Amino acid sequence: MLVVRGLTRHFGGTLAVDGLDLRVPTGTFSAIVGPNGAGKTTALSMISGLLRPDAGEILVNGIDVWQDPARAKRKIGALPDRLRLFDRLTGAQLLHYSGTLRGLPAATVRGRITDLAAAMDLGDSLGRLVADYSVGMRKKIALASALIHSPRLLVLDEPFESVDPVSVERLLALLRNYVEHGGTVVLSSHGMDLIERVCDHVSIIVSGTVLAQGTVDEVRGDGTLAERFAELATPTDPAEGLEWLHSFSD
Ligand SMILES: Nc1ncnc2c1ncn2[C@@H]1O[C@H](COP(=O)(O)OP(=O)(O)OP(=O)(O)O)[C@@H](O)[C@H]1O
Repeated sequence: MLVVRGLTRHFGGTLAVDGLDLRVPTGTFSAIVGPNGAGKTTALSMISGLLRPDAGEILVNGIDVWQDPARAKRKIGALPDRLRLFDRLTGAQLLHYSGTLRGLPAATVRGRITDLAAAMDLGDSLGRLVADYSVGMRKKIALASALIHSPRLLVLDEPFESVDPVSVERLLALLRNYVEHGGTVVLSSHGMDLIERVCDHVSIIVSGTVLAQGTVDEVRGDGTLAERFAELATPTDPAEGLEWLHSFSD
């Protein structure tokens, strides 16, 4: 469903993504993990067609995202990291806008808004302005916007951040069901336990490149995913050089 080859992006002198290669098979649940600043958001933004790469190729279901963006984007539902939503709209208006922008008939959109609001437990808030939503509610309405056109590939940047645990389980059940019916999910998350529980594949990214990739079992080996991550991502003792912190200078 997703093939990424040699993906590269600089910001001035910072090399954020450095020749990244990924393969995500259809009908799988994949995670990208990595330390803060590893390049996950930058990579996912390029994959969703939101940020132009300096070099590299991204194919979604065989369509090049940057050569044929309109066709590729029909297949993609994206939840970007920094949620810039049209927040002077109500939740219902935002979902209506997302659905009609994707070319769905108004009657279809109305039905899907009701279904998605029930799934996300947002039913009572649909008439309120998105600007007044809590952080977790904004995540949920953005995820509903990403789902409304029933895309083949979901690209979700930290979808569970700030979402309450009961809602996380509901969203996971929804996404698992989507994958079981042929959908494909690529997400970034810092929740190692959650990834071990639900994902088929995982890629560990450090400094913009993939250091480990495969099924969750292949990547974690004999330990846990958190241990493997720490092994690849944390080079120094965090307490080193901070002895002054114990001097209590008052
Ligand atoms: N718009 C930008 N302008 C300048 N530098 C940027 C920009 N976006 C990202 N970067 C830099 O690119 C690198 C990768 O950032 P990115 O946001 O992709 O990391 P991340 O893996 O998503 O991190 P986190 O886990 O903290 O969300 C960082 O060094 C970051 O400072």
